[in-house]
Amino acid sequence: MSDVVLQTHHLVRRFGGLVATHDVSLSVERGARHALIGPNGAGKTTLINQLTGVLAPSEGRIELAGQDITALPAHRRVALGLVRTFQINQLWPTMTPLQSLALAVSSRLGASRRWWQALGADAAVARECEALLRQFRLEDHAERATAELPYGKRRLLEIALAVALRPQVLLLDEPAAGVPAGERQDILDTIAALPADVAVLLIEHDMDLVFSFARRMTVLVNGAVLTEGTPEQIAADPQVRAVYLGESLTGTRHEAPAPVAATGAAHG
Ligand SMILES: Nc1ncnc2c1ncn2[C@@H]1O[C@H](COP(=O)(O)OP(=O)(O)OP(=O)(O)O)[C@@H](O)[C@H]1O
Repeated sequence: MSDVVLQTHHLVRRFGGLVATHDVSLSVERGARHALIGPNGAGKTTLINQLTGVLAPSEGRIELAGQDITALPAHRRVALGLVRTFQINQLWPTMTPLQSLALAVSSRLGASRRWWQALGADAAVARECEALLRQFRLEDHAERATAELPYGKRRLLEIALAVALRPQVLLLDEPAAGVPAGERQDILDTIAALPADVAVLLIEHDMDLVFSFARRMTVLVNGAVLTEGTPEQIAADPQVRAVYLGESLTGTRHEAPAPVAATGAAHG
């Protein structure tokens, strides 16, 4: 059986005359720690939106564990195990982390209609929630309203909710962005301890985090794959260094060169 769990084939996405994704063929292996990097406007978000089903590709195909998911709606992809971390604005502000996790675990188990009763009644759900709260360092905040949690804890809850869905592939979108220095270590530690069998695709500007986490990296520039390799290969690649304006690959945001213009009839 192939070790590739997520694959794109010649993916193209146009916005009018702009090619935001340009013939991207990407393979993510089972259990991967794979980072997707690139300067601002490189097309990372557009690519992730196509993977999750928020945006339809203009051309190309996406496969999850060998199944063509290109035309599947977002919720079907989640059910098949392709899960993006929740965004803070998707968290229920008045619910506690325990309640949110119970809902996620119960819905995965197909008990969403009785989720609250299930939390008290179903020992397996309760045990799993406790484990997730521990894993994501949320035990001391389990019963507080999410809106009252420190920012870093809300970001941890985003990841915990995604992990509660038992993904095959977890898309981690800038997990440390905006997190104050004092709360950052929690994020780094929990990301480092994610389940080994889950493939993680990390989109991140923070190069210290990228290089401490990734075993494989893909560099996007102007919507296209510039290069792919191990962190050592990427760090030593003169093309990558040129894209990052010759600076050391550590955390600096850079402006992208002008995007590629579409050659064919524009649609988007
Ligand atoms: N809905 C849209 N309509 C038109 N153009 C878009 C749309 N979404 C993205 N773009 C353009 O596509 C290109 C890629 O943008 P995208 O947000 O995917 O890049 P990114 O790598 O995620 O950037 P950043 O790191 O700054 O978030 C940019 O030129 C952007 O302006």
